[in-house]
Amino acid sequence: MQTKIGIIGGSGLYDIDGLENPKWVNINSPWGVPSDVILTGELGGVDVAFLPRHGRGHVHSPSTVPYRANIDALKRLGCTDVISVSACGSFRTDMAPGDFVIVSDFIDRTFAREKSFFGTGCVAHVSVAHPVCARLGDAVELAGHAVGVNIHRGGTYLAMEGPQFSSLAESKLYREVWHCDVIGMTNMPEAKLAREAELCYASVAMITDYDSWHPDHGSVDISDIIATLGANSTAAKTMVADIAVRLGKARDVCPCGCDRALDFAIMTAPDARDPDLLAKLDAVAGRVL
Ligand SMILES: CSC[C@H]1O[C@H](OP(=O)(O)O)[C@H](O)[C@@H]1O
Ligand SMILES: Nc1ncnc2[nH]cnc12
Repeated sequence: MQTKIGIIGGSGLYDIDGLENPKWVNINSPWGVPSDVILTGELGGVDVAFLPRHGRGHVHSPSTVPYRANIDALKRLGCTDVISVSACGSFRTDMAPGDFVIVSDFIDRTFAREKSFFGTGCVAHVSVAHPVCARLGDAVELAGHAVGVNIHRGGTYLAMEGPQFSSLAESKLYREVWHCDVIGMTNMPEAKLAREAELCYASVAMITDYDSWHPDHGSVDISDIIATLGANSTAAKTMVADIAVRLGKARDVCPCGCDRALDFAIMTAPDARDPDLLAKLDAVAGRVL
């Protein structure tokens, strides 16, 4: 099996550099229209597919990003792995703006999004006890060190609905009571959907601010966020290229089991399954259907 890395670029990351044989491709998904056309090519000889999460020009809000169409489109293109790059706020003094965090867990507080490919006519329950792939995380960590960014391994990401930033009381709740490390608006349900699609998923969160809890930093200011994103986008792009080279062309089965998440997940009896839903699940769950 060959590696193909899906890269989902968040706020401030709408393209990637140094792609060999670049081609923008339109993918038709039964789950809707993806955020944008997808830029395919190779980085260091490894196949990659880049999708700007909000679309070029930042068209989609965190609530309207077509998460299912995006993950389905990457799976349909043959991706085996997904690296998500996101902006986030920090709840920790030792995780400062400009630092990168390899997310290890999530608290999902989003509520206005479609969160599963499955449902009436084909019910499935995958485990997200460990929602990110440790093997991919290892590659991201090494790449971060190679590129020279200040990168932290592990952190709990609070996924909020947005689009407004948190109130002070919310920020303090997430930090002081729930002990979250970073906050953003997009990694859920993206990570859950990647797991359902049996894609290895890692999230690199670029810290842009201290949310609203920090007494010395006031509330979140979008112009500061944009400035920090601008200063870090080159490092993020270089890191992505380094990750591709580290993962390499040849791919084994994932030791974490991400690529077999559906082995025992589907509950609906074969003769009770809805053929229309099964048809839509061809890419995501074709391996087990
Ligand atoms: C630009 S600040 C708020 C915005 O940025 C993050 O997006 P992404 O995760 O795609 O980088 C955050 O989640 C919000 O959507
Ligand atoms: N403080 C914050 N809250 C939610 N999403 C963010 N993205 C960047 N900073 C953020």
